[in-house]
Amino acid sequence: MTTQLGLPEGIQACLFDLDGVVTRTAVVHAAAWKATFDAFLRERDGEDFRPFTDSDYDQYVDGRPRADGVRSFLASRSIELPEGTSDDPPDTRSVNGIGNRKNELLLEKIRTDGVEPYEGTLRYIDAVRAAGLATAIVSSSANTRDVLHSIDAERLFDVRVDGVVARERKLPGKPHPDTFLAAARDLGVEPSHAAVFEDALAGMDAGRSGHFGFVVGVDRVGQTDALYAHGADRVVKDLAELGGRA
Ligand SMILES: O=P(O)(O)OC[C@H]1O[C@@H](O)[C@H](O)[C@@H](O)[C@@H]1O
Repeated sequence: MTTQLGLPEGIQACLFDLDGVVTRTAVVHAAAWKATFDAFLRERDGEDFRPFTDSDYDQYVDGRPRADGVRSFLASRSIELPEGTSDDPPDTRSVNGIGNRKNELLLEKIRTDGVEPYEGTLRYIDAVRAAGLATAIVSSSANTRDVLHSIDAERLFDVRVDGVVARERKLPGKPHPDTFLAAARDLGVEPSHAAVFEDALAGMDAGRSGHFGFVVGVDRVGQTDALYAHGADRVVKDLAELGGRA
């Protein structure tokens, strides 16, 4: 049985990823990562370096906390760097240095171009709230508050579990389910009564291993099959496809 929101009966809460689900910022992250890793690899290996690809981004970086993304991509190329510290300057050859460089590029781009929401998602969230369901934003990004603030969308979520909260509460990030589970707990809803909305493969893995009631894969870049393979119950290109007119 499916409700007007396109969800199974009994779902009481909706847990939304941010980048690529609520805002058009997934591509901004991906571009900042590519520029950062390509510069690092070029400096290390010379002009015939093997560039960072879209598939590297999807497999190793998308959806994960910043430092985990750096570690996981470097490991895929058998590169190990010291951790460094969170205040490493952006040109430091360390996990934190690379993460800081990427964050500088990301913020520069966001400052110049601004943040655009997906209107289909905003309308869907309005419908979800009008139907009396609870909402949470669950993102690995430590920039979540600023990004939401820039589109005046903080008020749409009852609970926020982002990169900053995860660090404070020592929650392992996606692909582990802990951040989604914490959001459901904060809302007082069992995971089996919560739906997850994600565009990243790491987010699908989190949805599956957390045994959530429903997992919606949001395909913005043509990876429908991979989203299903990683545990989506349904894949849509835009949340408007689920229905839910407010
Ligand atoms: O670097 P931030 O803003 O803390 O974001 C961490 C991660 O957040 C995720 O939402 C993005 O998919 C990743 O690309 C990003 O690396």
